[in-house]
Amino acid sequence: MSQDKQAIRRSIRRLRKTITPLVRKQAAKAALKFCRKYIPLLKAKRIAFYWPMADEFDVLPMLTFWEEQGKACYLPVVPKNGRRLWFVRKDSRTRWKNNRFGIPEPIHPERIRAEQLDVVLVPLMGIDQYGFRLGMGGGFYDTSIACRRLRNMTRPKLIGVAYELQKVNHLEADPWDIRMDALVSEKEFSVFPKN
Ligand SMILES: Nc1nc2c(c(=O)[nH]1)N(C=O)[C@@H](CNc1ccc(C(=O)N[C@@H](CCC(=O)O)C(=O)O)cc1)CN2
Ligand SMILES: Nc1ncnc2c1ncn2[C@@H]1O[C@H](COP(=O)(O)OP(=O)(O)OP(=O)(O)O)[C@@H](O)[C@H]1O
Repeated sequence: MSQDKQAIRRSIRRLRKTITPLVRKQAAKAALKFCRKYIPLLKAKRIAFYWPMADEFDVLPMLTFWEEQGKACYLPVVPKNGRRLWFVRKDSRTRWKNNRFGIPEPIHPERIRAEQLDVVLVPLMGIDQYGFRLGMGGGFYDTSIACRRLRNMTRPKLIGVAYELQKVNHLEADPWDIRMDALVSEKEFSVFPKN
Protein backbone atom coordinates (compact mmCIF):
# COMPACT_ATOMS: atom_id res chain seq x y z
CA MET A 1 0.00 0.00 0.00
CA SER A 2 2.79 2.46 0.85
CA GLN A 3 4.33 0.93 -2.31
CA ASP A 4 1.36 2.47 -4.06
CA LYS A 5 1.97 5.85 -2.50
CA GLN A 6 5.60 5.76 -3.60
CA ALA A 7 4.55 4.95 -7.16
CA ILE A 8 2.07 7.84 -7.25
CA ARG A 9 4.71 10.20 -5.87
CA ARG A 10 7.18 9.10 -8.52
CA SER A 11 4.77 9.52 -11.38
CA ILE A 12 3.57 12.95 -10.21
CA ARG A 13 7.15 14.08 -9.65
CA ARG A 14 7.90 13.13 -13.24
CA LEU A 15 4.85 15.00 -14.57
CA ARG A 16 5.60 18.08 -12.51
CA LYS A 17 9.12 18.31 -13.94
CA THR A 18 7.64 19.09 -17.38
CA ILE A 19 6.21 22.42 -16.18
CA THR A 20 8.19 25.30 -17.67
CA PRO A 21 9.28 28.35 -15.62
CA LEU A 22 6.84 30.57 -17.53
CA VAL A 23 3.87 28.28 -16.88
CA ARG A 24 4.93 28.03 -13.24
CA LYS A 25 4.95 31.80 -12.95
CA GLN A 26 1.54 32.16 -14.60
CA ALA A 27 0.14 29.45 -12.35
CA ALA A 28 1.31 31.32 -9.27
CA LYS A 29 -0.38 34.50 -10.50
CA ALA A 30 -3.63 32.71 -11.33
CA ALA A 31 -3.73 31.07 -7.89
CA LEU A 32 -3.26 34.45 -6.23
CA LYS A 33 -6.20 35.87 -8.18
CA PHE A 34 -8.46 32.96 -7.15
CA CYS A 35 -7.56 32.96 -3.49
CA ARG A 36 -8.18 36.68 -3.03
CA LYS A 37 -11.92 35.96 -2.84
CA TYR A 38 -11.80 33.13 -0.29
CA ILE A 39 -13.58 34.47 2.81
CA PRO A 40 -11.50 32.58 5.41
CA LEU A 41 -8.38 34.16 3.89
CA LEU A 42 -9.93 37.62 3.85
CA LYS A 43 -10.86 37.23 7.52
CA ALA A 44 -7.61 35.55 8.57
CA LYS A 45 -5.11 37.22 10.85
CA ARG A 46 -2.45 34.50 10.66
CA ILE A 47 -1.68 32.52 7.51
CA ALA A 48 0.94 29.82 6.90
CA PHE A 49 2.60 29.39 3.53
CA TYR A 50 5.58 27.20 2.57
CA TRP A 51 8.89 27.86 0.87
CA PRO A 52 8.52 26.02 -2.47
CA MET A 53 11.07 23.31 -3.15
CA ALA A 54 12.09 22.01 -6.56
CA ASP A 55 8.96 21.84 -8.71
CA GLU A 56 6.37 22.60 -6.06
CA PHE A 57 3.63 25.13 -6.77
CA ASP A 58 4.99 28.61 -6.03
CA VAL A 59 3.02 30.30 -3.25
CA LEU A 60 5.47 33.18 -2.73
CA PRO A 61 3.42 35.69 -4.80
CA MET A 62 0.46 34.85 -2.53
CA LEU A 63 2.64 35.32 0.54
CA THR A 64 3.82 38.74 -0.67
CA PHE A 65 0.27 39.82 -1.45
CA TRP A 66 -1.20 38.81 1.91
CA GLU A 67 1.76 40.27 3.76
CA GLU A 68 1.05 43.59 2.03
CA GLN A 69 -2.57 43.26 3.13
CA GLY A 70 -1.32 43.29 6.70
CA LYS A 71 -1.68 39.57 7.48
CA ALA A 72 0.81 37.88 9.76
CA CYS A 73 2.55 35.30 7.55
CA TYR A 74 4.31 32.14 8.76
CA LEU A 75 6.45 29.38 7.29
CA PRO A 76 6.89 25.81 8.51
CA VAL A 77 9.96 24.96 10.54
CA VAL A 78 10.95 21.32 10.92
CA PRO A 79 11.37 20.43 14.62
CA LYS A 80 14.58 18.96 16.03
CA ASN A 81 12.66 15.95 17.29
CA GLY A 82 9.41 14.45 16.17
CA ARG A 83 7.21 15.66 13.36
CA ARG A 84 5.16 18.48 14.79
CA LEU A 85 6.02 21.52 12.69
CA TRP A 86 6.54 24.97 14.15
CA PHE A 87 5.24 27.95 12.21
CA VAL A 88 7.59 30.92 12.35
CA ARG A 89 6.71 34.49 11.44
CA LYS A 90 8.17 36.02 8.33
CA ASP A 91 8.40 39.77 7.97
CA SER A 92 10.07 42.10 5.49
CA ARG A 93 13.38 42.00 7.38
CA THR A 94 13.49 38.29 8.04
CA ARG A 95 16.77 36.41 7.77
CA TRP A 96 16.81 32.78 6.71
CA LYS A 97 18.49 29.52 7.58
CA ASN A 98 18.27 26.25 5.65
CA ASN A 99 16.83 23.21 7.41
CA ARG A 100 18.15 19.67 7.02
CA PHE A 101 16.21 19.26 3.75
CA GLY A 102 17.77 22.43 2.32
CA ILE A 103 14.51 24.40 2.67
CA PRO A 104 14.90 28.02 3.91
CA GLU A 105 13.26 28.74 7.28
CA PRO A 106 12.79 32.20 8.78
CA ILE A 107 14.65 33.24 11.92
CA HIS A 108 12.15 35.08 14.12
CA PRO A 109 11.16 34.92 17.79
CA GLU A 110 7.46 34.44 16.99
CA ARG A 111 6.94 30.68 16.81
CA ILE A 112 3.49 29.05 16.96
CA ARG A 113 1.69 25.74 16.27
CA ALA A 114 -0.89 25.06 13.58
CA GLU A 115 -3.74 25.46 16.12
CA GLN A 116 -2.94 29.17 16.38
CA LEU A 117 -3.23 29.74 12.64
CA ASP A 118 -6.37 30.73 10.75
CA VAL A 119 -5.39 29.32 7.35
CA VAL A 120 -2.64 26.92 6.25
CA LEU A 121 -1.59 26.58 2.61
CA VAL A 122 -0.49 22.97 2.45
CA PRO A 123 2.15 21.64 0.02
CA LEU A 124 1.40 18.27 -1.50
CA MET A 125 2.30 15.68 -4.13
CA GLY A 126 -1.20 14.52 -4.99
CA ILE A 127 -4.78 15.28 -4.02
CA ASP A 128 -8.01 13.40 -4.73
CA GLN A 129 -11.58 14.53 -5.38
CA TYR A 130 -12.45 14.33 -1.67
CA GLY A 131 -9.58 16.51 -0.55
CA PHE A 132 -7.35 13.69 0.71
CA ARG A 133 -3.74 14.56 0.24
CA LEU A 134 -0.53 12.72 -0.45
CA GLY A 135 2.54 14.52 0.87
CA MET A 136 6.27 13.95 0.65
CA GLY A 137 6.00 11.07 3.08
CA GLY A 138 7.48 12.68 6.17
CA GLY A 139 4.15 12.79 7.98
CA PHE A 140 4.89 16.38 9.08
CA TYR A 141 1.63 18.01 8.02
CA ASP A 142 -0.63 15.16 9.13
CA THR A 143 0.98 15.29 12.56
CA SER A 144 0.91 19.08 12.75
CA ILE A 145 -2.74 19.53 11.78
CA ALA A 146 -4.00 16.56 13.77
CA CYS A 147 -6.02 19.11 15.82
CA ARG A 148 -8.49 19.10 12.92
CA ARG A 149 -9.48 15.54 13.84
CA LEU A 150 -11.31 16.85 16.87
CA ARG A 151 -15.01 17.38 16.33
CA ASN A 152 -15.95 21.07 16.15
CA MET A 153 -12.39 22.06 15.32
CA THR A 154 -12.68 24.12 12.15
CA ARG A 155 -9.40 25.94 12.51
CA PRO A 156 -7.01 26.21 10.80
CA LYS A 157 -8.69 26.10 7.39
CA LEU A 158 -6.56 23.92 5.12
CA ILE A 159 -5.97 24.88 1.50
CA GLY A 160 -4.14 22.32 -0.63
CA VAL A 161 -2.03 23.88 -3.35
CA ALA A 162 -1.43 21.90 -6.54
CA TYR A 163 -1.18 21.91 -10.29
CA GLU A 164 -4.08 20.32 -12.14
CA LEU A 165 -1.74 17.47 -13.12
CA GLN A 166 -1.36 16.58 -9.43
CA LYS A 167 -5.03 15.66 -9.13
CA VAL A 168 -5.76 11.96 -8.77
CA ASN A 169 -9.13 10.25 -8.69
CA HIS A 170 -8.88 8.46 -5.42
CA LEU A 171 -6.21 8.13 -2.75
CA GLU A 172 -6.46 5.33 -0.25
CA ALA A 173 -6.76 7.23 3.02
CA ASP A 174 -4.72 6.18 6.04
CA PRO A 175 -6.33 6.69 9.47
CA TRP A 176 -4.16 9.73 10.16
CA ASP A 177 -4.93 11.47 6.85
CA ILE A 178 -6.77 14.77 7.15
CA ARG A 179 -8.87 16.21 4.35
CA MET A 180 -8.22 19.64 2.92
CA ASP A 181 -11.05 22.19 3.10
CA ALA A 182 -10.23 23.65 -0.28
CA LEU A 183 -7.87 23.39 -3.21
CA VAL A 184 -6.24 26.07 -5.27
CA SER A 185 -4.66 25.28 -8.63
CA GLU A 186 -3.71 27.23 -11.75
CA LYS A 187 -7.27 26.67 -13.01
CA GLU A 188 -9.62 27.01 -10.07
CA PHE A 189 -10.35 27.47 -6.42
CA SER A 190 -12.62 24.71 -5.15
CA VAL A 191 -14.10 24.01 -1.76
CA PHE A 192 -14.56 20.34 -0.82
CA PRO A 193 -17.96 19.24 0.50
CA LYS A 194 -17.91 18.81 4.29
CA ASN A 195 -19.00 15.15 4.20
N1 LIG B 1 8.07 23.38 0.52
C1 LIG B 1 7.83 22.48 1.44
N2 LIG B 1 8.20 22.70 2.71
C2 LIG B 1 7.95 21.74 3.65
C3 LIG B 1 7.32 20.54 3.32
C4 LIG B 1 6.92 20.33 1.97
O1 LIG B 1 6.34 19.30 1.58
N3 LIG B 1 7.20 21.32 1.08
N4 LIG B 1 7.10 19.61 4.31
C5 LIG B 1 6.06 18.68 4.29
O2 LIG B 1 6.00 17.77 5.02
C6 LIG B 1 7.98 19.66 5.50
C7 LIG B 1 9.33 19.09 5.12
N5 LIG B 1 9.14 17.76 4.67
C8 LIG B 1 9.96 17.02 3.86
C9 LIG B 1 9.72 15.67 3.80
C10 LIG B 1 10.52 14.84 3.06
C11 LIG B 1 11.56 15.37 2.33
C12 LIG B 1 12.39 14.43 1.55
O3 LIG B 1 12.26 13.25 1.69
N6 LIG B 1 13.22 14.89 0.70
C13 LIG B 1 14.01 14.00 -0.10
C14 LIG B 1 13.95 14.40 -1.54
C15 LIG B 1 12.57 14.31 -2.07
C16 LIG B 1 12.55 14.55 -3.54
O4 LIG B 1 13.22 13.85 -4.28
O5 LIG B 1 11.81 15.47 -3.98
C17 LIG B 1 15.43 14.04 0.40
O6 LIG B 1 15.76 14.97 1.16
O7 LIG B 1 16.18 13.14 0.08
C18 LIG B 1 11.78 16.73 2.37
C19 LIG B 1 10.98 17.56 3.12
C20 LIG B 1 8.07 21.08 5.96
N7 LIG B 1 8.39 21.98 4.91
N1 LIG C 1 -1.05 12.38 13.64
C1 LIG C 1 0.01 11.56 13.57
N2 LIG C 1 0.61 11.14 14.69
C2 LIG C 1 1.68 10.33 14.61
N3 LIG C 1 2.23 9.88 13.47
C3 LIG C 1 1.68 10.26 12.33
C4 LIG C 1 0.55 11.13 12.31
N4 LIG C 1 0.24 11.37 11.03
C5 LIG C 1 1.12 10.67 10.29
N5 LIG C 1 1.99 9.99 11.04
C6 LIG C 1 3.09 9.14 10.56
O1 LIG C 1 3.75 9.77 9.46
C7 LIG C 1 4.11 8.80 8.47
C8 LIG C 1 4.06 9.39 7.06
O2 LIG C 1 2.73 9.64 6.70
P1 LIG C 1 2.32 9.95 5.19
O3 LIG C 1 3.03 9.04 4.25
O4 LIG C 1 0.84 10.01 5.12
O5 LIG C 1 2.96 11.42 5.05
P2 LIG C 1 2.61 12.58 4.06
O6 LIG C 1 1.29 13.18 4.37
O7 LIG C 1 2.81 12.06 2.70
O8 LIG C 1 3.80 13.61 4.43
P3 LIG C 1 3.85 15.17 4.81
O9 LIG C 1 2.66 15.47 5.67
O10 LIG C 1 5.14 15.32 5.54
O11 LIG C 1 3.85 15.93 3.54
C9 LIG C 1 3.16 7.64 8.65
O12 LIG C 1 3.85 6.45 8.51
C10 LIG C 1 2.60 7.80 10.07
O13 LIG C 1 3.11 6.79 10.89
